[in-house]
Amino acid sequence: MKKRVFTLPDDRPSRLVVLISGVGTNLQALYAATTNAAYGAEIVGVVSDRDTAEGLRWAQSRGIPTATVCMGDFPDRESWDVAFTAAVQSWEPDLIVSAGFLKILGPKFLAQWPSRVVNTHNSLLPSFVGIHGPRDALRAGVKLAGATLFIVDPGMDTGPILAQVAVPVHDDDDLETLTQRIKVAERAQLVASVGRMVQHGWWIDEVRAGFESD
Ligand SMILES: Nc1nc2c(c(=O)[nH]1)N[C@@H](CN(C=O)c1ccc(C(=O)N[C@@H](CCC(=O)O)C(=O)O)cc1)CN2
Ligand SMILES: NCC(=O)N[C@@H]1O[C@H](COP(=O)([O-])[O-])[C@@H](O)[C@H]1O
Repeated sequence: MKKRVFTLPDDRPSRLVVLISGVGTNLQALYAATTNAAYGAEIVGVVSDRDTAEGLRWAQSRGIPTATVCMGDFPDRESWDVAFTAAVQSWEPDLIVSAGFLKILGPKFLAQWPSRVVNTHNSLLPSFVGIHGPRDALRAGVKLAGATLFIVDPGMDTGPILAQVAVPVHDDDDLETLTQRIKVAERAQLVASVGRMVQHGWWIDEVRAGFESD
């Protein structure tokens, strides 16, 4: 695949939709960044796969529109994919940020926004895919853990990597201390990276991705 470059309109704030399943601290960090007009983006919607996601309540308290599309309300994954895509499309996003979203995004969704869906994951990929990144890092005894921002593809945590940040694993870490150290670094990386995507653009080739420079 030839290198492809993506840029967003610079005559208006870019429209971000954020996908969550839980607390939403990444969402909160992104929102804080968007309150500065120079960041160049606004969060136009937050979507979850479960109505128990605490981040939904937080978004509503800030006046951000929210939607929930539960997989269990649909007969199969394919029809959920169609409904989930329609819910996100209703906000006409320029870029979609999956941040602690715990469902595999389907082919319909990814075809609607090719190379415009990013996911933040709490491990240094390709190590420790799935939903237990910090736990699996501790079990493996690694000395460095971290977070990865990547362009979502049909696989699980296999898309081209945009950015990575490493944190040390301390000898006395438990799951909570390591998880929180990763999350602090992860939030900073997410905010900086989405800012670069919005302001300068990004590129993707066969296996790699990166930011356009200013
Ligand atoms: N097509 C893709 N979708 C998503 C990716 C991705 O790389 N490609 N990353 C994620 C998030 N993710 C970890 O980063 C992840 C999400 C979901 C699962 C998973 O096994 N989900 C189960 C349900 C689990 C649950 O509901 O608690 C499922 O989908 O049946 C693993 C990893 C965002 N989506
Ligand atoms: N593989 C999915 C996964 O484990 N994602 C992780 O869930 C956390 C969500 O935190 P938040 O809800 O506070 O933003 C984040 O650390 C994210 O990497």
